[in-house]
Amino acid sequence: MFLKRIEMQGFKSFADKVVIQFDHDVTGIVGPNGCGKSNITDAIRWVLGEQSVKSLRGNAMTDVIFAGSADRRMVNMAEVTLVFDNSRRDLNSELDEIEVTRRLYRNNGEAQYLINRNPVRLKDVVDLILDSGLGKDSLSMISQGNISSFAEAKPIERRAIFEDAAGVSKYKKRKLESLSKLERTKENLDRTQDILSELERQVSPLKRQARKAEIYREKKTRLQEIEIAVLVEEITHLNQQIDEAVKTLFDIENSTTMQQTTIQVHETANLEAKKDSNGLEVEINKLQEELMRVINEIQTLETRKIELDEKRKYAIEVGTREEKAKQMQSLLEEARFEYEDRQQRLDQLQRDVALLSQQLSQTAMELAENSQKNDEAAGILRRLQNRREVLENLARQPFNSQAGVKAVMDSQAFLPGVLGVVAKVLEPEKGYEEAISVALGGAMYNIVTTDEASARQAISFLKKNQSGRATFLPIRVLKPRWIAQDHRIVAQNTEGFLGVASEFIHCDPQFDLVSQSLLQNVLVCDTLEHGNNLADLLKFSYKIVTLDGDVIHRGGSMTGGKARNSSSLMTVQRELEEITGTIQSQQAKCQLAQKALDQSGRQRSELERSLTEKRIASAQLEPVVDAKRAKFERLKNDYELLAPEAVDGVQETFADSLITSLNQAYSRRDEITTSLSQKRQQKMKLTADIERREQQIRQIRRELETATASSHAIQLDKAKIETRLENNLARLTSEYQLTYEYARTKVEESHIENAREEVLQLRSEIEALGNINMNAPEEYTEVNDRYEFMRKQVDDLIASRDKILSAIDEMDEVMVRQFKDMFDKINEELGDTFRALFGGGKARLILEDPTDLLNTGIDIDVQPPGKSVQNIRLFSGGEKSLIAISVLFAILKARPVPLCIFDEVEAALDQGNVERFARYIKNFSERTQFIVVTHRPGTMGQCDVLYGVTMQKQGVSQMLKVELTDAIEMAETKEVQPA
Ligand SMILES: Nc1ncnc2c1ncn2[C@@H]1O[C@H](COP(=O)(O)OP(=O)(O)OP(=O)(O)O)[C@@H](O)[C@H]1O
Repeated sequence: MFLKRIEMQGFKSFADKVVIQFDHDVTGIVGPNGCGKSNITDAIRWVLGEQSVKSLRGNAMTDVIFAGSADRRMVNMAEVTLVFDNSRRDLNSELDEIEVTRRLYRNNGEAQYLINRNPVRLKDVVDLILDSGLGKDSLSMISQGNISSFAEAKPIERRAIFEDAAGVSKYKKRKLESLSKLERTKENLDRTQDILSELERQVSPLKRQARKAEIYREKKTRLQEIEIAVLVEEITHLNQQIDEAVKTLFDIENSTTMQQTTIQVHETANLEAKKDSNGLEVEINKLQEELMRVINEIQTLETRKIELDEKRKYAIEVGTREEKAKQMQSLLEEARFEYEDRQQRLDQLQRDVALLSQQLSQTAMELAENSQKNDEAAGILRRLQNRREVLENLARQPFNSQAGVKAVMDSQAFLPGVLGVVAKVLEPEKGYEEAISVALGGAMYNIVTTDEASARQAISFLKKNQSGRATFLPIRVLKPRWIAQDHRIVAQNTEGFLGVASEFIHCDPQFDLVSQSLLQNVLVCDTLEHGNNLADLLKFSYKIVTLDGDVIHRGGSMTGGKARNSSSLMTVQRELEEITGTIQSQQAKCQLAQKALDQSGRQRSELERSLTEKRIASAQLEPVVDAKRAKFERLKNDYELLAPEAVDGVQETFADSLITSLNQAYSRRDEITTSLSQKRQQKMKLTADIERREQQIRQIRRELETATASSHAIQLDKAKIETRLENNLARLTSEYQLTYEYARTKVEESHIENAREEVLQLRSEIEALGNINMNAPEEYTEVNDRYEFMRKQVDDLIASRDKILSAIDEMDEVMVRQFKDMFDKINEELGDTFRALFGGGKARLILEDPTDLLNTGIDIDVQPPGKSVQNIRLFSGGEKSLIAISVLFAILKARPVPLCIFDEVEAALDQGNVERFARYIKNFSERTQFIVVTHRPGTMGQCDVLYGVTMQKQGVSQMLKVELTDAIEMAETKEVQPA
């Protein structure tokens, strides 16, 4: 037997455990109405996976659990087990015996399925019976309701039973699954495609933006690289320009100063010259007046002399020898007088020349001496000025000797928390500069910061730029130091103690701690000796410094002495003040020396002039002396010839002083003329000098104006260059954290050549890029990854959709083929079964739409014997049942099933037809096991065994084997007795 056994407990009316054993081909189940017969078929369907509450005739699934009766309590669980013989492999399993169990609990609604007592899923049970002919739409379970509805059903509603017979249910199920999978796939595909197209809309603009951002980054990076080079090159160039401007300005200033001095000198000289010229003018006027007077005097004297000479001539010509001799003598005396007079004057002039020459050489010596003194004074002044320049440089750029300190302080603006250098934030009192300098020692160059973080930042800046080292004093961690109170008292009572170093400091209150930590334990003394004394008293516990800058260290070692021109940051200001004073006094000395030099210069010129004057006069006089001597000699000869005896002995006397006066007048005239001509020459020279100088002054003034204008222009340029330099330096530091010095070492010369052009090019390219979304590359990658992922998903979904579609097509093909085969087979069988049941006539199945085998409905065309073809609905109830039964048997013939359960299918048939029906069953029982619920004795008569269902206890069904007679009775009465 295919179905070997049913075990029921708690299922519907079967409250107690009931086991029905099936040992025969045709088992009849009989019993009065409502005893629970149909509950058995319900139980079988329930185990086989029935999910329709309605077809189980309930409202909820738990309605299948025994609900209790008047004298029985309801139960919590329904359990039914079917035991199959699967040796013919009707079920989809390789096992020979299969036990299928279904349980349901009322309290929690839990359902359990078991195959061979192993828990399984509902699906496993469904798969087990798939296409075995036991499906819910198969012939295996037919009720009276099915039979009557089959005939009346719409063609399409009949389709299910044929499909089941054709074994396409599994394909249909799979197709349904595939279709729902397809539906899900399509939904997924639609959704994914929506997302994909949304992403697609985002991807391409993002791709463009990302590319733009990448180009921007590349260009920006390149720009930065070359911008550093360009900045460095520009800074170098600007520095050079500034140096050149400074040099040019210096040159202009120097030459301006020189030119102004020249103007002053010229103006002073002109003033002097004008004064001299005026003096000469007065002298010339006087001399001219005197000359006129002398000339008048000469004229008067000459007139008188002519008169005298006439008288003498007359006396010589007509006079006696004595008279002649007397006149001759007078002439001789005159000539001698003139000769001697000129000789004396010549002698005098020659003496003057000798004297002046001597004076001149003296003055020349003085001049050389003064010139040397002047040079020396100027040399000292120059040295002082050089020193002042050094000091000024030191004051202007105090950290040039400390590269690290300089680098940090130059970039102070970009290093937050860097407050200053100790030497700059602590200001020593006047006179204590040396002492504080040595007291601080190296700490003078320490850099004060607010805290350690600022110091760290500055140190990393130095490292990055390899700009040197520096020591930092974070104020936050500084601690004040002290002199012990008793030591202070000792010090205060010691000669030469001036105080504690920190007392001689002025500073902003924020730096008090710097002073207290560095200087509050250093003592200051006036001299080294006093310092030694104090150190002794204090047992060498403190550093002691002197005003001179000597140090007694803790422990007693001493440092002192003085280097030439060595200045510390603290003393530089004082030295500057001192040197400025010294320079002023040296300048006064220089002026004095210059004055002396000028004086001796003027003196020399004066002497030279006088000497020349005397030499000229002497040269002019020499021929006069010769002429006078010759005249005297000639007259003397003439006189000797006339009165040789009287020559020597003649003692001549002057009748009047005419000749003397005349000589004197001529001499005076000559003097005046010489002097006049000299003075005129002098005056002319002075005038020419003045004119020349004034011309020079005008020229210099014009040059000065040009120089001032160009100096202003250069200064303006310089200011602009300095601003650009500052901007470039600031950009280098703030943008790239680089010092110029370090950046310069990193830049290669060769890069700079086209860099400037490239910078302009890059800038304009960057400008042209417009707005940049800097997050675009990341956004693009993210969106693109999603896009690619989604595209793959879409591809996968399309592939799986196509696969499902082709699987559906294949299934459709199989279903069409199998359906058509089965349909034809059943149609073939139907003629026989119809004729057998109706005793003649014809019946035929008709496809409603043969072109659509997958969906077509099935009509039945019947012609019972002696009747014309009619619409099936027009037949009687019994005829309809018989038609349905003949189709049913045709199907069974075409496609035998292992088990068939008929629940009062023959109820509407008349006695004769019931018997035909029953015989037919019997005919089939070799291939099919029948369980027939029936009230009809005709059917009962054909059953191999009969079970009666009773409800002896109210509401609880029981089973018992009965004989045919009892069965018939049971069908007609209410109670049956056990066989
Ligand atoms: N859950 C349940 N608990 C108890 N009894 C139930 C339950 N469900 C159904 N019944 C009972 O089962 C009986 C119906 O059984 P069934 O329909 O099998 O009768 P039948 O023998 O087929 O009758 P008929 O010959 O009229 O078709 C009813 O008396 C009903 O009260």
